[in-house]
Amino acid sequence: MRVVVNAAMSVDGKLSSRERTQIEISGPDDFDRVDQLRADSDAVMVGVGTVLADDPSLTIDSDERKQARRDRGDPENPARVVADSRVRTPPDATVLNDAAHTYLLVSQAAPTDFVEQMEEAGATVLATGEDRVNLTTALGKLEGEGVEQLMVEGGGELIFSLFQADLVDELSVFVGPKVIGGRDAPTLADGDGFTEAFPELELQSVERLDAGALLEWNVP
Ligand SMILES: NC(=O)C1=CN([C@@H]2O[C@H](COP(=O)(O)OP(=O)(O)OC[C@H]3O[C@@H](n4cnc5c(N)ncnc54)[C@H](O)[C@@H]3O)[C@@H](O)[C@H]2O)C=CC1
Ligand SMILES: Nc1nc(O)c(N)c(N[C@@H]2O[C@H](COP(=O)(O)O)[C@@H](O)[C@H]2O)n1
Repeated sequence: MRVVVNAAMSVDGKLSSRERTQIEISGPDDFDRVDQLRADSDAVMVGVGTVLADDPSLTIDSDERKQARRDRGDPENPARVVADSRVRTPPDATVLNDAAHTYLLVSQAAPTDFVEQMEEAGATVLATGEDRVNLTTALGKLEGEGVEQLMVEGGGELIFSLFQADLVDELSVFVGPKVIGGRDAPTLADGDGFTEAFPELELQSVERLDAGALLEWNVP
């Protein structure tokens, strides 16, 4: 499986403000690039923190891209994946609508009634890990479901864990022209952070885009 992380951050590395509401960091050209990346992926993943903060749809905007997927025999939208150890996804979350299939990655500690509620909403629930989703095992299960390219949109907790588990193959970051600041604002990689053995990335490209820059990195 190829794991491609994509995010938009401010000049000072924040994904959002301390209020954790969705902030428009990308411009139209970057949003269009993200739409293409979704269309090129079998599934799009976020952490439940992003579901709770943004209630994203994670679907494709462009009708042409949806048609191109149908033409090649794929569903019009990629599947959606939420890392949600204890099932905090609200039953009325947009990621549970019928625009795409949804996988909920939970841990063994997930309450059974909440799991059943998600299954009733149409989601496929995959349990790994005791208290927290074991991302290596969970992504292996997704691969078994046919996910060859997984796009990850955030947030910072999930992105850190994926780097920690050495699961990231590529990272694209749009750096937008805002300073957000705030010690409690989410950054590209939160979690506990590294103190040694910092992942070293290879810069693949730098491009001016909208009023910012797109940086693409490979993770060897
Ligand atoms: N600018 C951008 O491109 C994006 C910004 N965001 C922003 O990021 C913020 C949300 O990010 P976070 O709070 O960091 O939440 P997150 O979206 O990274 O979700 C973290 C949650 O995922 C669950 N999880 C399950 N297994 C996990 C594991 N093994 N490792 C880590 N998490 C695991 C846990 O419940 C954890 O609390 C929001 O403010 C949102 O607006 C989110 C996506 C993209
Ligand atoms: N690429 C990008 N640029 C920004 O400026 C953003 N604020 C975000 N946010 C993330 O995009 C997702 C929203 O998805 P839908 O449009 O609802 O499908 C969600 O993951 C946001 O956190 N991304």
